[in-house]
Amino acid sequence: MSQMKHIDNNPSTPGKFKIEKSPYNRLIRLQFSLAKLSFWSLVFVGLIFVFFYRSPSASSHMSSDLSRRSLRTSSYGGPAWEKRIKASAKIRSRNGICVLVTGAAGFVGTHVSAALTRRGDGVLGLDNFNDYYDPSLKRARQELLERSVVYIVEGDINDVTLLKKLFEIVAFTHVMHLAAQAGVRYAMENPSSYVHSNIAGLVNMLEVCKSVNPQPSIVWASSSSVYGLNTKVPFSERDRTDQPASLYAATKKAGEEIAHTYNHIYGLSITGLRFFTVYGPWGRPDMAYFFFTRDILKGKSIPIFEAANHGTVARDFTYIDDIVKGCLGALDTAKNSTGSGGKKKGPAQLRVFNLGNTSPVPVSDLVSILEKLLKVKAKRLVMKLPRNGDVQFTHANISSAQKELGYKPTTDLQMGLKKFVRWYLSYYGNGKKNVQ
Ligand SMILES: O=C(O)[C@H]1O[C@H](OP(=O)(O)OP(=O)(O)OC[C@H]2O[C@@H](n3ccc(=O)[nH]c3=O)[C@H](O)[C@@H]2O)[C@H](O)[C@@H](O)[C@@H]1O
Repeated sequence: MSQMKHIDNNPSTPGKFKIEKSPYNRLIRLQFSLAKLSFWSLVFVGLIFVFFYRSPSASSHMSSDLSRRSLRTSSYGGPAWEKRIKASAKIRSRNGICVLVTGAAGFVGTHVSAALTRRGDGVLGLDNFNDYYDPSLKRARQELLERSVVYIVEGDINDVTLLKKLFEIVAFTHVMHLAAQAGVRYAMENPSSYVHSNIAGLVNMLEVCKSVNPQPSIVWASSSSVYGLNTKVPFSERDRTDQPASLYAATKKAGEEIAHTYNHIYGLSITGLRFFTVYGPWGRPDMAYFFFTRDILKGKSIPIFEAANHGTVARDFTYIDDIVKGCLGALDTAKNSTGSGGKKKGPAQLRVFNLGNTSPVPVSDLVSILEKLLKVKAKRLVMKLPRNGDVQFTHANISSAQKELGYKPTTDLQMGLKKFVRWYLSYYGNGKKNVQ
């Protein structure tokens, strides 16, 4: 509007005005100029609107099609909002910790948040509720957490203004960073979403953590996929991780190197956890055990991968409750960061641990267990392992996590799937309800 007023009063091309002879021509030229200016003003306003609408925040200039998948732009602020945050983050036990859990509406995030709040720790969630998989499942997890007074702020880890604001409201002692673009095969479809969340998002989060005072200790989710084409089994933390087989794995490996940098320069205490194919109730519908269950119940065929020469494809499937214990063990043994206000004062802790079950199971055996539990015969479609990022097997050496975190997995695949199937049937019914 003010721009329009300015244009009305002061023609932008006064020189041209002077040489006009006829008042009629002058009027036509004036109208034409005004129309042109109005048009470009509209285009400008439109562009600004599109930019703000697509960005996670006005301050974050990340342009990526990831924000397209975030269902709402984050809305936050105000005394009621801050009160809710403080209530959620309030420590309710002696020696409790105060944790910001990113990706709190995700599978692992929900379980970790619930476990922390159960023991009286202060927990605040952060999640962008993107639609990589059915967001209604994320909303149901959110409802579950809200019943235990855990509030999930709706926003993106790339929104630095929001992250800073959260640290202004609460002095988090720890960050459990689980927000990420997961999935090995989807990386070929939407590579930029992996860069956006697993690289840019991680860096933004670490930038904020290094500059606040006191700095929190950070525990974050890496992945078994960093072992890539490594053939030495079981995978030990000391084994090579420089041959990732997928972009997903490469971004997680990059995350581990980025963690090293922030630890080295700023004194941030950082622990990376390499999760091995985590499964269980409230799991991720993009994972094989989950959609196999859905498709077996629907009578649809399921693709079972095998390696060259009928080689077995196997995973060290790890039950969610065991993973949660590993996460809590990592938080509880994390030492304080040593820096303050962006300056390192001394060396800080930097760790990485395998969290697996340490007993790999062939995918065909997983299907047999599901068949028994569901009492339905699967339509098996055996096919060659596609060249899309999958590796043939994973197997964790967990001695380091056992020693340092007291990590000891206790649930085998049979028992864990039983619990998953029980949850699945209670949540979705026997397959008639539409599962996305
Ligand atoms: O351990 C990890 O770090 C990773 O575990 C899983 O990745 P993945 O093990 O590939 O899990 P699924 O996609 O559920 O696949 C499980 C097994 O089923 C096989 N599979 C998958 C899909 C399919 O259609 N058929 C099939 O046989 C895969 O080859 C794999 O051996 C997660 O999806 C990743 O986010 C996680 O980081």
